[in-house]
Amino acid sequence: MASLLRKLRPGSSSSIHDDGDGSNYEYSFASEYKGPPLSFSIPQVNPFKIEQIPVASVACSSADQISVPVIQPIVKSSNIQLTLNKDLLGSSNSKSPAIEFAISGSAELTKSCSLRVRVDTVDRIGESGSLNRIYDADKSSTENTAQKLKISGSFRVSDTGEIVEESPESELNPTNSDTAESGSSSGSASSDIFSCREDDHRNNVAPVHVKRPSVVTFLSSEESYDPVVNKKCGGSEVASLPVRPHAERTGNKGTCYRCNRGNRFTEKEICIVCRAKYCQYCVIRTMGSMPEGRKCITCIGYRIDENMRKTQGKCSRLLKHMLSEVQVKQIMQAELNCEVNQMPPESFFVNGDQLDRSKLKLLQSCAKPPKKLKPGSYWYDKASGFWGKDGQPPSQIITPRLDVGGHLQKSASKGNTNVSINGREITKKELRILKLAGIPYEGTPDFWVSPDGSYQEEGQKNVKGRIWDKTTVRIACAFMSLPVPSNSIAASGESDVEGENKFKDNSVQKKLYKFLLVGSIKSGTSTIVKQAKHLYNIPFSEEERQNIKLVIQSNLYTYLGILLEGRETFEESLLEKRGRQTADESTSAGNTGETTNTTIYSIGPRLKAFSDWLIKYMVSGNLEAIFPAATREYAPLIEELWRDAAIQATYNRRNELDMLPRGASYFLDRAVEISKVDYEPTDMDIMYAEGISLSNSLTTVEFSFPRTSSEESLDPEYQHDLSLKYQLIRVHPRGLGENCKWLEIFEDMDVVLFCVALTDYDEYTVDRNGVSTNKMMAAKQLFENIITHRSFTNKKFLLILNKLDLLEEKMEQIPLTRCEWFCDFNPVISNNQNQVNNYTNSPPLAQRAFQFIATKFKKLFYSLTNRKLYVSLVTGLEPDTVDEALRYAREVMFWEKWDPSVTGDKFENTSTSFDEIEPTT
Ligand SMILES: Nc1nc2c(ncn2[C@@H]2O[C@H](COP(=O)(O)OP(=O)(O)OP(=O)(O)O)[C@@H](O)[C@H]2O)c(=O)[nH]1
Ligand SMILES: [Mg+2]
Repeated sequence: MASLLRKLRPGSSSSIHDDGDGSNYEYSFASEYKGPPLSFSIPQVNPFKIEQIPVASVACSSADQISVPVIQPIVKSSNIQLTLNKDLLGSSNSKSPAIEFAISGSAELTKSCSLRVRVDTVDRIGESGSLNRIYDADKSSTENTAQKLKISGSFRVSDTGEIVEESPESELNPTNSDTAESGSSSGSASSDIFSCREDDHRNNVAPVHVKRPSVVTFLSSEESYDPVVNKKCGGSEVASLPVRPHAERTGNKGTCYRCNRGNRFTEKEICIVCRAKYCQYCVIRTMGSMPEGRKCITCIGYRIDENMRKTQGKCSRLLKHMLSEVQVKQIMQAELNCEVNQMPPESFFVNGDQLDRSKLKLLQSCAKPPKKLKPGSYWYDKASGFWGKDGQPPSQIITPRLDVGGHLQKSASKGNTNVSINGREITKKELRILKLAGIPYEGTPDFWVSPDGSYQEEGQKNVKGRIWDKTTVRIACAFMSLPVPSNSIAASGESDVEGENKFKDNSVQKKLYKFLLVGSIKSGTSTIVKQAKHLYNIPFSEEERQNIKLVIQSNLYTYLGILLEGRETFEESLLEKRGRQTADESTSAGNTGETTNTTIYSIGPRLKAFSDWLIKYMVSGNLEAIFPAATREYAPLIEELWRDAAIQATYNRRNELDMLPRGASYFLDRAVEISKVDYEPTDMDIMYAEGISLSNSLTTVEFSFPRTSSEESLDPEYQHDLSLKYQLIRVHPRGLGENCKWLEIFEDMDVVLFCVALTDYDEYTVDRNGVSTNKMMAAKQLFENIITHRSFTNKKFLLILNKLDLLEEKMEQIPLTRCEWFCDFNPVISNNQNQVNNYTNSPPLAQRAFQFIATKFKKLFYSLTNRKLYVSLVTGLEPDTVDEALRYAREVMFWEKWDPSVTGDKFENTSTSFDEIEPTT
């Protein structure tokens, strides 16, 4: 073997070390250096021309295990030059016979850099190996290193033992060849450094040798592993990659892993392999140009820590600040796409079958892939798309009918209910959902469920209905962490077309169009729902009316409590003032300084006792506990209190009482009537009433739009189908949970109506920690969270700007600029109006403000979603405006169908228009 290898080398034989047993040979081929001048000397290398490569004559040998490739004259197929230089390239691992090749393209290496090129393990002669580069730079000197390498190549060992360059073109364009093979980019974030592609099976030369261990291996002295080395043709390279242990910090907690500076508040970027965190000064030094994403240079080629998988492709703010947008994008793409960062398909089992690369890819790239996919064993119901971990209930619904995994086992989810869906025995949780959905499961234990949730009994042709149509069922699923089919699956074209048609033919149900109404706190969403009921003649049930009555009476006590507190304050401050005056007067006049203790805000002892009692309950937050008993018992007292001069004097100063809602006077004016036992709320009372949630935080109203007179004159083609049903679903923002996680339940909504109170611009909310936030800014934040939620991608949004009536009043006193977001509101008169500095012909200030706010939201929406936002101006207490907004939501839903031209205009979609308004944005 020694003599064979010796023949590979031209000239001197001094670089071959034979330790006697013939197992330790080191050969290196290095590129000819063409970079900038070096500041240090390197050993001289004699150029080595291909033609000069000696012909290897004999392949050894009798010993089967140590069969070494016989290197025939290299078939020169490009202008590659091989030079031999052991010293420059470093030595190989002493345990394996190794040969190092370098292939020159162009290389610019500076100080302390060395270039190593490794050739893959070749199992059988005749199969392909591949060439990969490892770029090593001395860590301490990377700072000033001009890293520019251009080197690539792909080799195979032919059946005659030759090492043949596989495809010269790939040398010039490795990124493309990589893409061609794996469907992803080469993983290089910059063109400076890249890996060569893995070779494929194009070479069908029959193997003529028996399998041999690592015929050609290239291992460096310090790095004991090369990802490519262990790769088997057709298999996954990633599975065989070792996992790197977590990096250990040498400094204190929170400090940078390299410079040991900083603390836990210092912004850092994290290596997705070893999880070392680097500060802004060290990140580039340790990670270089990040050809595989955010990895330390020494972690390049290693698989990523599975716990970091969720951050794959999502970099920190630090990197965004340091690099340009394009660079960050490139790095993140490399991180997502490069081969070594992919999950190893061998660690995935679906219905008992181990996945290969193509199946995993299919799974990941389908329209609705499994979320947060990690290596493990899963079951997959291809017919419905249900997906879960082995032995567990379904956790999500993915694209159905993918050719992934084997046959679904009955026991896949370890159900024990004797009821099965598509051949899988369902779990108790799922059975509860069937029960809630009213599906008779007794005696008919086998159901056939389609991706859209329609079901039929196995062996029968009729579709019986849809399991998940009711909102209550969907919500129950959400609380039990069970998945719900989304319309998008059905609409993705992958649905059971046959089943769908059957469903349509059966006409079990017409499509119900769904509007989700959500908004910031007190924005007026309940009022809009109540208004919808009123508008479309959906009566309140007796139970609802009783509930509303209690809410109104309870509210009245709250308002009275606020008045009583106000009374106390006014009384105290008046007495204090009086005391001060008397003191001043007595000092100057020398009298006793006695004052009377009664003011216009003083009440008698009986009322005072009642007042104290009420305030005590109110402060403790237990006011509701005393109802309805309090109403019966205290109605006469309320009457007395209300008529009392002190309370009336306080009421006259109601504008000074911050806690008193604006709508309170509507009820306080009728305090006596409302506090009576036989009080019956009128429609208007219901409309004004606060805090009426018809069922916890979720309210639904189903209705149809009656035809308006203006619609009747329309061409029949443009008239709406009167039989179409709509559902308005109002959800309180608190009902959406942390980070709006329950929004998923509303994935099948047709339009989202987001309500904002125009008057929020100068109001504040205070959270549990005492932090106060401007309500408009809070609304903006909620809006951003909702429009960017993954379940609402491509959803149509209608912004409802509510409480115009109050805005008009408020703007006369408080400028819109009070809110930081609107600091640039500067209502100027447009040029085409009279130059007179008044608003005679111009729209009122509130309407300008509306246009301004609408534009702000539209721009925000466009910047986050690249889509347009529709806007409607509403006064919740005026039915017509609510009707107009809901009809507009219907238009929005059918918009593109009727008038595709409107889609081009990104900011000009508002149901309410004012002549000659020029938003000053
Ligand atoms: N003046 C006036 N008041 C309105 C308007 N819309 C709603 N309100 C009042 O604003 C208050 C809050 O309205 P709600 O409909 O309860 O608001 P919400 O969005 O349900 O608020 P939550 O309490 O968070 O559920 C009520 O007193 C309503 O009467 C409006 O357009 N003009
Ligand atoms: Mg409400």
